[in-house]
Amino acid sequence: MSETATAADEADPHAADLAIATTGLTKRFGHQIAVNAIDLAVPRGSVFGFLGPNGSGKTTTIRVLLGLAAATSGNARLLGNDVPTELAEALPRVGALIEGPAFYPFLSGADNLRRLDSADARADPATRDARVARALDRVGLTHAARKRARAYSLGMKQRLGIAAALLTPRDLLVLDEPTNGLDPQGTREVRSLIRAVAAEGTTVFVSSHLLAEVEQICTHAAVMHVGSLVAQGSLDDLRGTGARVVRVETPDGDRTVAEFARLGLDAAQAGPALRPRAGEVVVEAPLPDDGPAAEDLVAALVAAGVRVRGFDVARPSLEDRFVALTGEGFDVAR
Ligand SMILES: Nc1ncnc2c1ncn2[C@@H]1O[C@H](COP(=O)(O)OP(=O)(O)OP(=O)(O)O)[C@@H](O)[C@H]1O
Repeated sequence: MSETATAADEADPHAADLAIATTGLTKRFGHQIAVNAIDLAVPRGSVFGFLGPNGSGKTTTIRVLLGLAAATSGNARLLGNDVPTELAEALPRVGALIEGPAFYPFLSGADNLRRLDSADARADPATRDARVARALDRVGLTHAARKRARAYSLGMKQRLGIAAALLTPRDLLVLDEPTNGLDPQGTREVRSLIRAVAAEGTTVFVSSHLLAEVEQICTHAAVMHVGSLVAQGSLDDLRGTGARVVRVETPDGDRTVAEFARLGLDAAQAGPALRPRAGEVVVEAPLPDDGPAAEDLVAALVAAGVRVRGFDVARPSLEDRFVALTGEGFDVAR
């Protein structure tokens, strides 16, 4: 790793803490803006979810970061190195899996990795077999090392792709939709592999259109919406910015609203309950962090003669937040 402080590091004291940093990064295809002036800040050591629906610009951003496409304007740094002028310095420390790995179908998994390793001028041929064996072991494919790649399941191919990306130690692993098309078992395998790689200190930048996936494996996230970055930060920060909401299911809607008003809460009926019983409604009110405690609210409602059938205090879920930001639903498949 280069320890030399660059001009940009001096200008921004946090730059050295970032595995990926972009400012105003823009990519146009003709008149279409695929990536619109995004400022990404991916902390070193994070598992960073790059979240957005299909077509929101994730793959294009990744292609620019890896030097596979040229930015129209803006700046990007990968592991502290300018993209594209210093990319050659960063790339040996970056493993990437984008748009599905391509393997020779008639070669075994191990032979595919050997070929890729031999294409790396820095890789010592004398230790090649050991590297390949370790990479296969890491992704749980030792048992299938001699099997032809064409006989691998999609999940095994994806893991072989990650093994290829991890043939040499990496500071950053970039994965574009790594669980796309996988069955639940393959999905679990790839996700636990990502956690294991991150636990060893590698920063992982993973794009996904699945909010649940990002919630399960990521420490940080950025949300893309038609080419723009609409939010980023730690998952706790992204969750925490929404105010708490108290929610009551009751047949006594008007009385609940009145009691909440007496307690200083701005309540409103929010439609019928999910599984309504006769006349039951949901009443919701924003609950400030210094507002009444949940147990006091319940006690006050009961004392006022409200029949409380359901009661809940929660912050809006990440999904609620992201739908509010992007105006779109996310695929919530697990
Ligand atoms: N080579 C290209 N030429 C023209 N338009 C492109 C090209 N590559 C991407 N686009 C357009 O740029 C926009 C962003 O695409 P991109 O593939 O980056 O999105 P994405 O978020 O990765 O979605 P997906 O998950 O579907 O790949 C889309 O509207 C796409 O059609």
